[in-house]
Amino acid sequence: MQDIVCLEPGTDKQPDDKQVVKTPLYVQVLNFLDHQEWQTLLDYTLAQANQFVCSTTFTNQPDYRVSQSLNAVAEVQLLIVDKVKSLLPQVCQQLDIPPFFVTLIEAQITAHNDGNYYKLHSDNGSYDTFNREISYVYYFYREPQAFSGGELRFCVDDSDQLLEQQITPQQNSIILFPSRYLHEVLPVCCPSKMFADSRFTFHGWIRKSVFANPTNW
Ligand SMILES: O=C(O)CCC(=O)C(=O)O
Ligand SMILES: [Fe+2]
Repeated sequence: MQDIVCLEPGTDKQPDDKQVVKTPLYVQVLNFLDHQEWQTLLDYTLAQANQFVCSTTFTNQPDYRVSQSLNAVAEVQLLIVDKVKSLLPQVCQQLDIPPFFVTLIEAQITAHNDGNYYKLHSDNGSYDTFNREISYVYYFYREPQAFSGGELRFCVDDSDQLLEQQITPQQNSIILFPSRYLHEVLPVCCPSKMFADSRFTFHGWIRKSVFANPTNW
């Protein structure tokens, strides 16, 4: 039987009001977008409500992932992806990931509404996803917050112990973590069931080249 260790994050105040939270499992940046960028992303997401489709998984296991996703996010992609790129050196250093050549940064927007969840999975466990190295999840939602639950829960096997940690989705924050780590989204409670009240994420995966190992940041 493995020990379960619940990790307490430490924090680092930055000169601006960004705060970087450090744990062995993930990097979290609070106040990630400025207000105008956050508003642009929220407005875009709400305007695209009719374009969201049922989320899928590569294994197509029924009921494993219940939420709605938008795959065409090009119009707002730069808001997040450029900032994610600039975080990579720090993230790799903190998470002990050797620098790598980035081939692709995937992105999608997902809405978790009432009863939605994503069971325990890693983000690189199939032959189509094996070169995903780092996952990122940016959290945003309409104010006042009209959902509860939906914590991101890690359960990571670290040789002789299980590391467990739960993260509350926090307005305008981003989490980055190794794609191989097992994690899940706990069920969301959203009494109004309105799309606009969903737990929204702009999230994706940073893929590494399997042919070369230089850094291109
Ligand atoms: O929404 C989250 O907190 C995580 C989402 C996730 O794990 C995924 O889409 O692979
Ligand atoms: Fe995931």
